[in-house]
Amino acid sequence: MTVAKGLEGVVALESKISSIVDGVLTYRGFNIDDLADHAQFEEVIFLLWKGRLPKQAELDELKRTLDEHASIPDVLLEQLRQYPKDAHPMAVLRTTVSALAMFDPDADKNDPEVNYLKAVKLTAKIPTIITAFDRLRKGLEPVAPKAGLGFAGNFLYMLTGKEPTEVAKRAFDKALTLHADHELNASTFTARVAAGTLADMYSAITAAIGALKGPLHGGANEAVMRMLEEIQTPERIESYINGKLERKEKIMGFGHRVYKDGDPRAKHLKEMSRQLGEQVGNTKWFEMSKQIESLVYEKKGLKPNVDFYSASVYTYLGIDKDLFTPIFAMSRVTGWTAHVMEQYADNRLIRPRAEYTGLTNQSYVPIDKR
Ligand SMILES: CC(=O)SCCNC(=O)CCNC(=O)[C@H](O)C(C)(C)COP(=O)(O)OP(=O)(O)OC[C@H]1O[C@@H](n2cnc3c(N)ncnc32)[C@H](O)[C@@H]1OP(=O)(O)O
Ligand SMILES: O=C([O-])CC(=O)C(=O)O
Repeated sequence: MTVAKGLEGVVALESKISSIVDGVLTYRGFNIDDLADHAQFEEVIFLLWKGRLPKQAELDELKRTLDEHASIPDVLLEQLRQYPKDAHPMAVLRTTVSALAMFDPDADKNDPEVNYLKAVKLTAKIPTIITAFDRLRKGLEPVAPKAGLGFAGNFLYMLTGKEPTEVAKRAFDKALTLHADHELNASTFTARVAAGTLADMYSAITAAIGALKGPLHGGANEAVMRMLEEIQTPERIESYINGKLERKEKIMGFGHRVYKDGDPRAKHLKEMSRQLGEQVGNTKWFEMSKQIESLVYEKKGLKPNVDFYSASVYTYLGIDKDLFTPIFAMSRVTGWTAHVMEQYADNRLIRPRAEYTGLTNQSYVPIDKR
């Protein structure tokens, strides 16, 4: 058997949801640049789930349904109050999404229409979970979801208690579009592996959240902000980056398994970081990021991925760094659920093989003789 470590280059399944060909990312055949510049996130959700752009009435209906399902059960809200205030929000999200299954009488019903409604419910409730926990850990009461603000606007509203500016809302909406799906990335693959056993959608999404948490995947956006804060000032960039590279440590937010000549999403986030930095009157994180980008390219030939500039974008939007990965999940859940539904529609158990490299011909030794 030949082993493809990390499954590099292995084509594991067919999908009609998103593709990466020659460095170009498309959702259902639409270039990500086009969607990022023109679409609302809810249109992208519809596109991922239904395979086409919505008409106005369909978009309005999706927004209405998302608003309708945004609340979480009181018992889960009470549980959020009990969790340690220093719990990682990704751990809280993973646990609460898992718990949601127990409050959905149809959790185990595997039917296309019911699964679509589960995708709506999961997408609608994740922002409420993230914002409620963030406020509770700060000693504030959760802000209930407000209908009519849109998905991005409602998140920012529940986080701060204030209706966001149009600029903040548009920037955040665009960031959500850029993170919504990405072919067979690790967390999506995880979701499909779970769905491939015909486990319910809540199980698949809980598993995906666990996979996204790692710093080699979605957790990198938080790690980028930690790095920027650790470096502190532009003068320290060179020695910090050189030190990391000499010790053969990874620079967070750089490199990619598929893109070898740059991630097409990064340029949008870079421009957003520049604009938001100017608007809030603090270009430091953007300027430092730009310098790190040049240096890492010069030293290692590596380009930034989606996580690199999203760190400064979210910071400029006033969001705490440990919420960055939950925000990634809040967008990516739309892609995960689209993939889970695609998996159910034409399922086969996902079960690769492993090349055994362990000991052989061992004989059992009684415990008192070992
Ligand atoms: C949303 C996302 O998930 S995007 C990715 C987010 N993750 C990160 O930003 C973490 C940092 N990046 C990485 O760890 C990697 O680039 C990954 C995990 C994204 C991809 O990993 P792989 O495809 O397995 O690439 P691999 O780790 O084999 O890297 C190939 C070479 O580039 C180097 N390299 C890759 N990324 C980096 C990096 N960020 N910093 C320094 N060197 C790097 C590796 O050390 C290796 O060098 P070598 O050949 O001299 O040993
Ligand atoms: O595709 C990957 O390996 C990681 C990634 O960029 C994503 O999930 O957005």
